[in-house]
Amino acid sequence: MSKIKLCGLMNSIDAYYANEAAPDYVGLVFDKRRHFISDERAFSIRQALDSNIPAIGVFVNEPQKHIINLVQQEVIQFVQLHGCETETYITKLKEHISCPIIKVVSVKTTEDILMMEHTKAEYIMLDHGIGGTGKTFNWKLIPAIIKPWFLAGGINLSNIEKALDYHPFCIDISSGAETDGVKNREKMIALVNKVRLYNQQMK
Ligand SMILES: O=C(O)c1ccccc1NCC(=O)[C@H](O)[C@H](O)COP(=O)(O)O
Repeated sequence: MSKIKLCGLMNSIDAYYANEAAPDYVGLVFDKRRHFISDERAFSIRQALDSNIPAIGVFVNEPQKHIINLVQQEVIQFVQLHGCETETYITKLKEHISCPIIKVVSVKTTEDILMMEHTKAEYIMLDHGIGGTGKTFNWKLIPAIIKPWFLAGGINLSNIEKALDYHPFCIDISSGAETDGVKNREKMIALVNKVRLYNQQMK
């Protein structure tokens, strides 16, 4: 039974679409790239979001004070580390926050994934490149993984069933839920429905 995260919400309208689609998680990106949002914007998205949908804060080599502050203000309920954060960084962060941490692996080889299995983070995420690229990595590289794992990178309405066949803990989608770089209500709803239907058929 896989879950679904819709990442890169940028405004309250995206939050209302998410409330309708009802994914298991949404993602808010605090790295200054395409989906960057300010803390103030994140706060207003959190307020617009259904309280049952946890928000995952996405960070790239971020000073820990910023992450801790967002967790303490209850803007985010999970932390996703999408940069070169070390185990020392994760250990230190865990001294200050108790919410779950996802460490991302940019997959080029099976060894990349196996090495990350021993992380102190609660989850790992397998992704293509720097994140938010809309491109897939070679899923045939995925080994048997003990830690719960997210599958990300280039998943969309046409390949989501194939992605689900790998039985990740959670599917993560950003670009595939957009049209012309903007979140698309119909795609968001259709993606969540596909995951729910797949899960039903697996029972
Ligand atoms: O989406 C971004 O702008 C982003 C920027 C910097 C680091 C990570 C980023 N996204 C992280 C995600 O969790 C995306 O959902 C994931 O990479 C999949 O993206 P996509 O291939 O576009 O579905």
